[in-house]
This record gives sequence, C-alpha cells and structure tokens, in this order.
Amino acid sequence: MTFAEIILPLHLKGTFTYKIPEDLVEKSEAGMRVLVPFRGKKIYTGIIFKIHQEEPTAFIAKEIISLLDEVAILPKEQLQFWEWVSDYYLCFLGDIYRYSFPSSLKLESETYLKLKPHVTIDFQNLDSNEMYLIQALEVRQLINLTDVEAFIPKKEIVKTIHGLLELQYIEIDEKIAEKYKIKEVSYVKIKPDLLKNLELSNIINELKRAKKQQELFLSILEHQTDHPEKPLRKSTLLNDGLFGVSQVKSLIDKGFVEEYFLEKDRLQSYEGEIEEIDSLSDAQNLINEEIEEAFSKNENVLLHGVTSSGKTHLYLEQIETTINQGKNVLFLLPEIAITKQISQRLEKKYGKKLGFYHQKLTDFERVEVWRKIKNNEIQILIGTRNSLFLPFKNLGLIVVDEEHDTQYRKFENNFFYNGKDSALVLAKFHNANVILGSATPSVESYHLATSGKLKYIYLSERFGNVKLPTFELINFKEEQDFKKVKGNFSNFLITELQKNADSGKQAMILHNRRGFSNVLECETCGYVNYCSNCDVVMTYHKSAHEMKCHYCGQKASKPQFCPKCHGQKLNERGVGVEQIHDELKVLLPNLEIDRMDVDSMRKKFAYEKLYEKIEAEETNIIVGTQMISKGLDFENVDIVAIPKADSLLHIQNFRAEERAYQLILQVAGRAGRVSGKGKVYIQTYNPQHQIFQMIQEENPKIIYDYLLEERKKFKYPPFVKTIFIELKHRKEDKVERSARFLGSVLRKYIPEVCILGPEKSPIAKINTLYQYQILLKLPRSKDYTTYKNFVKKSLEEFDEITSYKTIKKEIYVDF
Ligand SMILES: Nc1ncnc2c1ncn2[C@@H]1O[C@H](COP(=O)(O)OP(=O)(O)OP(=O)(O)O)[C@@H](O)[C@H]1O
Ligand SMILES: [Zn+2]
Repeated sequence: MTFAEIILPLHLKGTFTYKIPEDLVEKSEAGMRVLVPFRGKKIYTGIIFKIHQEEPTAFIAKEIISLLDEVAILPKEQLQFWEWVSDYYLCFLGDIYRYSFPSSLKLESETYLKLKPHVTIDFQNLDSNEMYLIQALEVRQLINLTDVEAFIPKKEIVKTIHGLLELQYIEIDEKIAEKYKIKEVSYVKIKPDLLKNLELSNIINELKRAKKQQELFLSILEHQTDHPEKPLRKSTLLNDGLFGVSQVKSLIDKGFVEEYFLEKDRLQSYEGEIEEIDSLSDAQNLINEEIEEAFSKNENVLLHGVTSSGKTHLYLEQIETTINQGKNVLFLLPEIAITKQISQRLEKKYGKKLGFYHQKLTDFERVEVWRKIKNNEIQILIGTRNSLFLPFKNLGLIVVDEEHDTQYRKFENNFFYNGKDSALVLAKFHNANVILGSATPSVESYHLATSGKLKYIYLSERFGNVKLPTFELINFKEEQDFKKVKGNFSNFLITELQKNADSGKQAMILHNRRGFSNVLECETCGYVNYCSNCDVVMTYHKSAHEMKCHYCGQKASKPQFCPKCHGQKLNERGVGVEQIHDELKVLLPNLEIDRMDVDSMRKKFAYEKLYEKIEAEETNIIVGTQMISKGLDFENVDIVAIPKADSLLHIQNFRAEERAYQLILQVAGRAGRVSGKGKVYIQTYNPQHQIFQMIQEENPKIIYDYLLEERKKFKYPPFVKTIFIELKHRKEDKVERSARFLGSVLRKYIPEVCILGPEKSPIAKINTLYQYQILLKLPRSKDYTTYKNFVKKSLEEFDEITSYKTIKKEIYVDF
C-alpha cells in the first residue's frame, strides 16, 4: 500500500497521512494537489509532501479523494524550502501553505462535482443523501461543496461524495474548480479575405454615403499597413473621440471588419520601446568583476555600496548575465512602494519578461503570476519577500536589495521569517547566486561577510565620483541656552533651509514619529488617554482630528476636556512628524512644504503624486518619517536635516543604535546626489554620542566594529542565536501561569544562562491580549541544533496541556 504525507492549509503541526488509492499511485507525485477529507466534516485541498509505504500504526489512514494536478504544482526546490522554513523557524507547514498559495489554488469548498457522462444510475441502491446529490446534479450539472452543504448534513458530505465517486457515478471537475479566468481584450482588423481579393476599393465606394464609417475603415486599414505586426485595440480607435461604438459595430455587421480577442495580462506590462541600459563606470566595472569572480567560486555577495553609488546598475548587469544564460531572476525589495524606481528602469529593458508579486495584488493577479512563473514566462520577478514561495524553475540569481530593512524580518500570518536569510537558503536549493545589497548592511550580514561566509564587496564612491554629503552636528542645548531656537528648530537651521530654497534647492526633514504629539495629558490631574485594547497611550493626529493607537489601529475622537477630572487644559507632549511639519510651515511661510508618512500617503496615488511633485521641483521641503529614507533618487535635494535626532536612539532594543545609524545614513544619502554638495544637519542634545560621532567618518568599518563589539559584550546576535517566544491571552493570570510553565520546561533542558524570562512584555497588552515573553540566547555552533531540538521538545510538552491550547504563541527565531 502506498501512503502520502499531506500538507493541509491549517494552523496545525506537521503533515497528515493518507492512503493513495491504487489507481492514483502511478500518477501521484510530491508537490501535487489532492482533495482529502479531514476530521469527517470537511474537504481540503492538500499538497503531497512525501510518498511512502509505511502504514500508520495508530490509526487507519483515510483515502485521498482525487488528484488535482497532472504535474506537480510545487517544484521540489520549493518543497525543500518549505521544509527548511518550517524546521528552522519552528512554524507549521500548513501556515506556510496558507501564506504562500493564492486562495483560488486552494479550492476547498469551491471544488465542483459533476455527473460522469453516460452513466446509468441504479437508484435502488442509493441512500437518501446520495439520491439528493444525484438529483441535484441532474438539474444543475455542476455543484460545489458549499452548495452541497445546503441539502446534505455537513458531516455526511464526504461519505456521500466518497460513495458516489466509488460507484463511478460522479467525478470532480477540476477545470471549472479553478476560479481564475484570463481577461480578454478586444481588437479589430479588416477581414483578411477582403485584403486578398482587392475588394477594398469597392468597399470604400460602398461606404461613400456613410462618411464616418468610411473614415473609420480607412483608418483601420492605414494602421494595418503601417504596423502589420501590431494588433489594433478597439479601445484605441474609440479613445480619441473621432469614432463611436456604433460605427465600429456597423462595419462589423456589414462584414468588413472583424472583432477578435486576445488574452490580456491583468498585470500591466510595458508596451513601449525597449531601451538599452547604461554602461558601467570604471569604478562600477571593477566591482562587477569582483562580483563575477565571487560567483565563479560559488560565493554569494554582500554588496556594500554607499548611497548613490549605482547599485541598481550593478544588479542590472548581473540580471542581464543571468538571463543570457537562460536562467531566471528574483529581485526582492523590502516593500512595494519603492518598486517604482527599479521597475521603471527594468521595464525599459525587459518589458514583458518582467513580473511583480506582493501582498497587495488581488487573488486573480497572484494566480496569473503563479501560472507565468510555472510556464517559465517571467524571467525577472520583482517582489516582496513572499515571492520567495513562488514555484520558480531555473532560478539563477536572487538580489536582495536594501537587505538591512526591517520589512524583511517580521511576523505575519502565524509565522516569523527573515526574507534575507531565507533567500540564501532558497538559492542553495536552486544552485543560484545571491547578491545582498545595501548602503548600510545589517550587522549580521556584515559579520557574515567579514568572516568569509559571504564575499564582501565595498563600493566607496558615488556614481560620477560625486562627493558624499557632509555632516554637521548642532548642539541644541547650547542653542537653547543662548535663546537661538524657535520650537524644535535652531535659528541656524531655519536660515540654512531658507538659503537652500532661495538657491532653488530642495530639502528633506526626517522625524520618525507618526502623528502630531505622542500624548495628550491633562494639566490638572495628569490623565492620559490609553487605548482600550492595548497598554499603550494613544497618539494625537491633529490633521485627522483623532486619537490613534499605533498598535491595534483603534481610533477615537480627540477629547475636549479631561474625561476624569473635567479639566479644560490638555497638554500635548512628545513631538510627532505632523507637528514638525506645522512648525516649519509657520517658520518658513513662503515655502512649499509637504509631508510624507503612512498617514498622509494612505489615499490612493498620494505617494505617486507627491513623488512627481518632488521630481518636478514643485516643493521646497519634504518632512517625513523613515519613508523618506528609502530608495528615493532625486537630483535636486541638497539638505537633509534631523531636528530631533536623539529620539532615534530612545528605543529599548539591542538594534536601536544600528537602526539609528542606518536611518541617518540612508536619509543622508538622499542629499547632493548630483551636486555633490549634500549637507546633513543633526540637531541633538548629545553631540558626543558615539553614533553621531562615528557617522561623520567615511569609513564604515569604524561603526561596524563598534556595533559588533557591543553585540559581543552584551551577548546578542551574531554572537549568539536568539529565539524569542511571546505568549498571549485575554486573561493575564492565565498567560502568566502558562509562561512560567513554559519557562520551567525549558529550564529542564537548557542551561539557566541561556534563558531570560518569562516576564511581562514591555507593552503588557496589545489588541486585548496580555503578553509574556521569554528570550533564549543559545550558543552558535553544533550545540545550537541540540538546543533547538530541546526548544521543540519543550514546546511540544507545552502543547500537551489542554488548558493552554487557547494561549497564542508567537515564535521568533533569530529575533
Ligand atoms: N553606470 C551608470 N550610468 C548612468 N547612470 C548611472 C550609472 N550608475 C548609476 N547611475 C545613476 O546614479 C544614480 C544613483 O544610482 P542608484 O540609485 O542605483 O544608487 P544606489 O546605490 O542604489 O543608491 P541608494 O542606496 O542611495 O538607493 C541614479 O540616478 C543612477 O541612474
Ligand atoms: Zn490599541
């Protein structure tokens, strides 16, 4: 007997064993989708993970109902990758499946049944449910599982379908089951036989009395003669308003013109001219040779290139090489908003061979990308980290741009993974090369590179040998003492911003806090407004006239007076980006000043509009959160200022300094990209801080050595491996008890020094759930695997306690 381990789209551990029916054994293969019954009542689309001959001993395996694919939908590299992700990040295969498959490929209740053609049904031997289903199918031809639930009790559905499938009365309709249909676009052309038979002049004559139709006919003819290779869209004809639908219809009715349909890619692809890419500069050429040398030795690359050094051009070069070798490319970006620049460049060169993939696509669009990737129609896929789970074939190169970005490492859909590290593993399964690129690599990647596990390649000059920006620290304490400030700005900075604008230059101001003020506080009783779901004070957003919780998204209107003591005066404490923006507008009233943050960019096309406004130099100053630090390449920005730089360091996290450094350097990198006169002003109470001091050096080694030294001293990655576990529940005492229990189980296996906690999380409650945390700091080397197995074992023991089943667990490996 043959069995299969099936991955089900459920938040459950491991795979599930099913028997493969004799007639399907030959056809079955790992990576195919199957339909299986689960827990009596439900039917799911699962994926064959493994096929084997070991009959389960503890239970009788149910049978697979049917196979949904003729060839595996998941290539073996993806199955290997899923297995690795699940094992390394301690997450469920079912969650990976749910996360990575577009929902219409998972069918489940959308699966359709139909009668087998030409069967004679012996109604005598059917039970009532079977009878109902057959009768329904005689009337409706196709029925999906959800419909069946209307007339058959849920838990009997599977049995009924099973019975009828066995009797060979019904079958599963796989084609219809897939909801996805390709969108078609209508085109027009002159009837081909008319062209051959020289009837054209007759027709033109015939149309003499219908001038418009004649004109239309001629214009179609003209298009066809001028561009014989280019189909003419019906909508193009109608677009300029010269002709109407009725004229087109008349020509079709008269049989002169015919309408036909072509599949349109839902994803807009570029239809314009194809352009060559620029050649590399001398400095870039040297780097490119280094990259090639590394690849020839099967080494992956960390490309550390200062801002505006032209990393994109180096990626393009390698993309080109890879494609010329007949292989495909995955280009990862931290978020979709910043694909605009890279895609513009790639579109010019690669047009339709380009695909996009990210969380914002509709399910239809996601399926389309799946299909194209499977058919090898996309050569370059640009996407966010979830693209790693697409069914790639023949992958030759993965680029991870802005590899330091925190968007690559987050918890989403029940599991945490780092897209950058996962890219390295996926590439291994495909034998593909990897470039990690950044102007400010993560400390971990830098360490990997300098300890020889990645090839470290440093590009120290900007393209065109443009000078890097210079830094100037403004001692805000001193300025205040001498009364040379207005609000959050020194008089000096205000003057510099005005002068900059007067000379036709633009500036960017970074303040990485959303909202207007962090807190509204009652002057009389000290009351502050807490979110009712979270243990967090709500942020005041002045422009939206509301209070928002940045953790759960809850909104409330701004209180007019203190709800506790009815005091009239509510003070605003803590400065948000809105306030900086408002202040500047008052300080520099003659300038155009815009704001860029998630709150102001929420409206559709808001980002595109502001982007174009900046590009057209219609704005003088852009005030923004970290959003302005990412990938923007504007020619005319000379000044970057950080008025409250200390706030970047006031974060309780071992990565705080690293992040402050990256953010400052990234935003600084927007300055003087063409002029070479970039100037960065940092206002601080603490000009002596190491980070502010070291950032001024053009030698990154100084700062990385310092950051690594700190990590070593306080035992943080990359010197130890971390696993962070957060437990959550509505009841605080319950989550506390469960956390203590997990702590004690872990302590059975793992030395005390490696375990921190359990303790209440710094934010005690988010989204109505109380949270407790445990941090494990495990040694690197062989022991890590041993310890990790102990962690797995502890989690299993925890899961055996029935009353803890409702505790939500979040596990972050390499936190
Ligand atoms: N070889 C080249 N030929 C022509 N233009 C180039 C070349 N290399 C870079 N450039 C131009 O230099 C500018 C900076 O390049 P790019 O944006 O790729 O830098 P980057 O290294 O990605 O910087 P950042 O990390 O700041 O985003 C761009 O406007 C780009 O078009
Ligand atoms: Zn909240």
